[in-house]
Amino acid sequence: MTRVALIAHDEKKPDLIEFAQAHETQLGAYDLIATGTTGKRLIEATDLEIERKESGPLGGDLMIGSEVAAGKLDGIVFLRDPLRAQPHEPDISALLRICDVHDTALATNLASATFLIEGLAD
Ligand SMILES: O=C(CO)COP(=O)(O)O
Repeated sequence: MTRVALIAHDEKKPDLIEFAQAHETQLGAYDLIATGTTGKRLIEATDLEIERKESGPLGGDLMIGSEVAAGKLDGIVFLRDPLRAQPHEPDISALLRICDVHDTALATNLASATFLIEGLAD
C-alpha cells in the first residue's frame, strides 16, 4: 500500500491541514504517518487515520527518515518554515538527505505537494 508522510513546521501547519482536507479522499486510501504535533492537528481537522511518530524536535524527523532508509515510504510532504531557524535543523537536513539518497519523492512546498499527490494517484 502507498505510504506517505506528512510533516509541517508550526507556521505551515494550517497550510498542511488545508491541503489534507482538499485531498482527503485520496489521502484516505494511503497509509499515513506524521510527526507528533502535525499528526495530532491533522487528526483533529480531518477523518484521516494517521500513525503519529515523535514530535519533530524530539526525533520524529529521524523516525520518518528511518522509514525512508528502509524503503517503506513512497512520498513525503514536508512543509518547512523557511523563515525561522529550527532547533533540530540537523535532523531536518538528515531527512532531506536520506530522501535524496533513496530517491524518495519529497515536496517541501504546497505547489510541489500538489504534484506529488497527483503523481502518486497515477
Ligand atoms: O518539527 C517538525 C519537523 O521538523 C514537525 O514536528 P511536529 O509535527 O511535532 O510539530
